Amino acid sequence: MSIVKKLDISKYLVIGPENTKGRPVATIIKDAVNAGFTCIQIRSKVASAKELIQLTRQAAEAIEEAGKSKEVALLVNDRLDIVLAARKEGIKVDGIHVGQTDIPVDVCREYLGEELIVGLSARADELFEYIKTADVSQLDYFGVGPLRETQTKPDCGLGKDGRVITRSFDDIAKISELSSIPVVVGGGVKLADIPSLAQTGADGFFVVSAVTEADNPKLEATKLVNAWNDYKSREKCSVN
Ligand SMILES: Cc1ncc(COP(=O)(O)OP(=O)(O)O)c(N)n1
Ligand SMILES: Cc1nc(C(=O)O)sc1CCOP(=O)(O)O
Ligand SMILES: [Mg+2]
Repeated sequence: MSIVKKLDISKYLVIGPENTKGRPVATIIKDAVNAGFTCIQIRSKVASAKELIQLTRQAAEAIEEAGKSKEVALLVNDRLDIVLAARKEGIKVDGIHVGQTDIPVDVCREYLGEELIVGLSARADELFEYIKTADVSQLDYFGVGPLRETQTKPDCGLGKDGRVITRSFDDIAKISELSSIPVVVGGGVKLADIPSLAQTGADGFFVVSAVTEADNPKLEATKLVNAWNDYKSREKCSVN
């Protein structure tokens, strides 16, 4: 089965060398995947193309070493050229995440085909209307945020007036209900937010600093995974 058919964005790590306090990106990815993270995105605004390909290779190897290549998707942020170059080199990369001002979704789909993953950040302004009316035919999921302002991406959620629009848990619940494709929520997400986020009906959470800046990334990743899974298994029990 292709990875897109069993895409799991419930516990999603976004990571680049600028986030790790000098520690190897691949080691933190391996820790996160062993802890139960289900999706990894390589995101760097400073790495060269060569460095990004190398990071993608190391990430794919880390996922392979954890024995999770068939279930944990590896995506690259922004850079269709890197996805294509990496795949040409035989690296197992599964798709791309783009934003509203990045390379268009239809171009990504044209080059990546039906079997790879294309994720898109939802618009910051008029979000509810956007989620209701956007063409999602070429998309696998929406990234939505931020829950809070964050130093990791100070320009996230900018509205037309230049101010950051944050999302309440109620907003996220509404978005999750309106969206016809899965929704993953991030931006300032910390361990204490996971139970409330899990209750919104969102399909998952994404984090950078909660894991990449932790003194012990594996321990923090495990706590985040357990918090999400605990809520979801209790929810399942109460339904049955
Ligand atoms: C899962 C996920 N959601 C949102 C984003 C943000 O993407 P974008 O708006 O393109 O901003 P940059 O990450 O490129 O700065 C994301 N990367 N991942
Ligand atoms: C990559 C990204 N996108 C966001 C959005 O709101 O679209 S927030 C963000 C960074 C999230 O980092 P942290 O977990 O350290 O707050
Ligand atoms: Mg982008």
